[in-house]
Amino acid sequence: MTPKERIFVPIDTPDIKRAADLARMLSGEVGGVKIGKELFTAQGPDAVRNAIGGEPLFVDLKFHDIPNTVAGAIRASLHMRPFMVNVHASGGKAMMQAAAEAARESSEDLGVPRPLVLGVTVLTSMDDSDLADVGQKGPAAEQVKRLALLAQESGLDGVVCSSREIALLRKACGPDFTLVVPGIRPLWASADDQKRIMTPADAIKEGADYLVIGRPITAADDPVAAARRIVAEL
Ligand SMILES: O=C(O)c1cc(=O)[nH]c(=O)n1[C@@H]1O[C@H](COP(=O)(O)O)[C@@H](O)[C@H]1O
Repeated sequence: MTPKERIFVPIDTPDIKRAADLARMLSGEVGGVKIGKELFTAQGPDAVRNAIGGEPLFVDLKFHDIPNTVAGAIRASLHMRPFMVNVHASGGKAMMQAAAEAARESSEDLGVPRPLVLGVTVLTSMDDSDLADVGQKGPAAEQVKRLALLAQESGLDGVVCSSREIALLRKACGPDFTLVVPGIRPLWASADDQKRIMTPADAIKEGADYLVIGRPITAADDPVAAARRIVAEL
């Protein structure tokens, strides 16, 4: 993979024109784009796919529900032709198995490539004290490892984790388990609301497969220049 191909940029806006502009601007500069709850809820699947065009798409809707509902949602998401989709790993084994199976079966039925199905472990905006508040056993790295192993056992292709756990998960889950890492900040960018962060180059050195890099690119005066600067750093 080239450095460029490793970067997915989240298009976190409710505005379809802004989304289309960003996707067009960044086309060929990065590996793909990620659409999440904000744009999806505001505009729906057809508008999203039309705006994003042919870019590799990470459909980040972090499903978390009973297995039957999650399987249905995964099936429905395939109409957007995603390269990656995700569910919350804390939804448990039966839910993740249902998600993996739905992706496999439905992509065959539709004759489209099967997306990678990822489990979200512990959000990068949470630290040990946030975990304690919701009654989850920390430290965060241990909880991430527990959920990643469960995701792997359930047939998922990989997980979304923070940069702090990349080395730990590479060791625990092996070289073929896909690690997608948000909370990435070049030294010249602000941390914003992210707590467990690392630079792009360090995250790749640790063993990340894909980096999700948002505001350092999308909030820059010149998003293309910011993306190129990161690619050069990689
Ligand atoms: O699943 C994700 O993509 C995700 C998981 C996570 O633990 N933390 C996290 O920040 N994200 C997403 O990654 C993106 C990070 O954006 P920036 O903080 O602007 O780089 C946002 O779209 C988040 O929704």
